[in-house]
Amino acid sequence: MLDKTASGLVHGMLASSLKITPFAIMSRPVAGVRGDTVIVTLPGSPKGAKENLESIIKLLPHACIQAAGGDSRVIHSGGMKQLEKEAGVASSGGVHDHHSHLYESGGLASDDAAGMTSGCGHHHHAPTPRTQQDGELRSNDLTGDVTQRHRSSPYPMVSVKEAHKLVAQKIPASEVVKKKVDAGLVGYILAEDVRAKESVPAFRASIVDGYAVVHTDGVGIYPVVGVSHAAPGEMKPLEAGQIARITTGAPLPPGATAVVMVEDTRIAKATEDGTEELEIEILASGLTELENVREVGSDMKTGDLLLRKGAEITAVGGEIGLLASVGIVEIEVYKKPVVGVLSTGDEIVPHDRDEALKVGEVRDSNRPTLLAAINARGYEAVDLGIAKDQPGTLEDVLKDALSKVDVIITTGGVSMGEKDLLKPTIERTFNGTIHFGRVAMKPGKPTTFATIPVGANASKPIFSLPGNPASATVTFHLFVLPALRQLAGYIGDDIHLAKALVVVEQDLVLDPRPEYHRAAIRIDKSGGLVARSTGGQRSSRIGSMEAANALLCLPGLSEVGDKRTRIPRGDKVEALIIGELKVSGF
Ligand SMILES: Nc1nc2c(c(=O)[nH]1)N[C@H]1C(S)=C(S)[C@@H](COP(=O)(O)OP(=O)(O)OC[C@H]3O[C@@H](n4cnc5c(N)ncnc54)[C@H](O)[C@@H]3O)O[C@H]1N2
Ligand code: MOO
Ligand SMILES: [Mg+2]
Repeated sequence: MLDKTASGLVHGMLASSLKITPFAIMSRPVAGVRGDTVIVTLPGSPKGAKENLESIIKLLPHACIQAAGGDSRVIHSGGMKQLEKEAGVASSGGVHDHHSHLYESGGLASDDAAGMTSGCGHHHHAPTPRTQQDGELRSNDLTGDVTQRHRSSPYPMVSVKEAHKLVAQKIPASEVVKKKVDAGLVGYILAEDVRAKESVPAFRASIVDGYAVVHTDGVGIYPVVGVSHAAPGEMKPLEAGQIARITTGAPLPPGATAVVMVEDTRIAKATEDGTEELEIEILASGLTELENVREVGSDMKTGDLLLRKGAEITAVGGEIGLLASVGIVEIEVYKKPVVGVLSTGDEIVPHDRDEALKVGEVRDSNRPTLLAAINARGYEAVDLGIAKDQPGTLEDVLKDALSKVDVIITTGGVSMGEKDLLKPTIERTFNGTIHFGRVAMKPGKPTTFATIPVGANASKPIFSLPGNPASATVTFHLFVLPALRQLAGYIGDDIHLAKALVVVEQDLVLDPRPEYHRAAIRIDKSGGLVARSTGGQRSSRIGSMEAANALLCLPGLSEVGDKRTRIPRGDKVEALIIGELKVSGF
């Protein structure tokens, strides 16, 4: 733990103990500095503890100031002499100067040593508490031997809500890119306001098939002087007392002010061969100006706001259609993250390996599952393969991944086993910051989220999900997907899974931890939502995800008190929707 050892303090303690008992030779005190905190270990016996502490207590203020970055000249100046005298050590002499105010104003009374040992808290260099943000490492040492590993997790258990908050806070800002307007635009979020470049329609167009007229002409027989088909071309002007045949969407001849539907007309005179109309009787009376006409720009005018920054280009297609209709060929959107997926574990073999499994081998189900889920949500997924449980291997694979992808997902190796190397690798090899390493949920307790620095002021997120297949899949949907959506420019609640109240069809037994119970929900005859559990919910059982389109949010036993141990059938619970909704009895 120590940044620097303080062997002088150790010698001091040993020397004083040796004066009392020769057995002190066997004691092994440790002293040193971590950050700006002086740490001293004392023997377990109360007598020994007291003797050791007495031997160094007067020097601790000195040690604390030095640890906190104090000026050594100050330390050895006037105020120190008194301490030296009390401690029974010779003054180091020589350097005395005017900096002694640090001492005088610092409140470093010699009887305040107890305060000193807890962090040198009250002088100019007030130490800040060492938090994870300061880069404190909590993981096991990568080279450490198994006997030295943590026996309780050093990662505080955070709630799902806190975990979501941390992810939202620590995800890097979204990048803006230019994209072509085409089918590949689905799922992007606009990074700019978009205005119409052209008017729609760009010309006066007919809404029906019929005859272009001057609306004041009224009922009667009129000569057909022209034809306007929905095709580009020059048009002869129309005068009062004339009509022109026109099709839906075709431009009105100049001078025409309305269109009469073909159903409201009768043929009055045809050519002799009977192939062409000469005169038509208009039966419709009381025509209004621009009846059955789409005026220029009546759907959309040049300069109108088409789509706002933040708008989603949906799979329904409306936004792409809108952009295409006014001739916008390229827009600024937020870059979608590229996501790498890595399985870890010496036991994991490719799922499609032909050979029968040897004892201990496990087929990799997490990688194909997550690659599929990422692709289906519209993000590019990069297969990072399987890494062995060796620090070097993991380091190489992750280094390569950091150069290729925006987000890394790993599965396995995040719990308490001696081969669970993800956390120490992130912290120690990559100088990453683990924002959370345990979440109060089932499945997915060891879910880990970290950021790894990549160059100045930039970092990349890494989600190290539990190896258990149901845990990995649930935590992907619950935490990784919102992070991907945030990176892709979604904001606020839009990053999260949609939520609905559903009626449970069977009794559900509560777990001590809040549970994300996999279920198939559907819309029943009455239009309400009903949920059926997918069965056994053990974290290893990927079958619990089969046909699941929702995660039922069940409270942990600790939250509901000991009265309720189950949710009875017929009760409503919240469900997070992860798949398509089905109907029954449509
Ligand atoms: N002493 C404790 N042990 C465990 C705790 C705990 O708190 N204290 N937590 C348990 C929980 S909860 C979970 S979840 C698991 C998570 O384990 P890891 O993330 O460390 O994952 P592994 O140990 O590597 O593997 C667990 C399990 O999953 C299988 N696995 C791993 N990767 C894959 C894959 N790609 N495809 C299919 N199956 C995979 C692996 O073979 C193991 O059976 O830890 C508990 N332990
Ligand atoms: O949290 Mo673990 O995912 O129960 O098995
Ligand atoms: Mg493990």
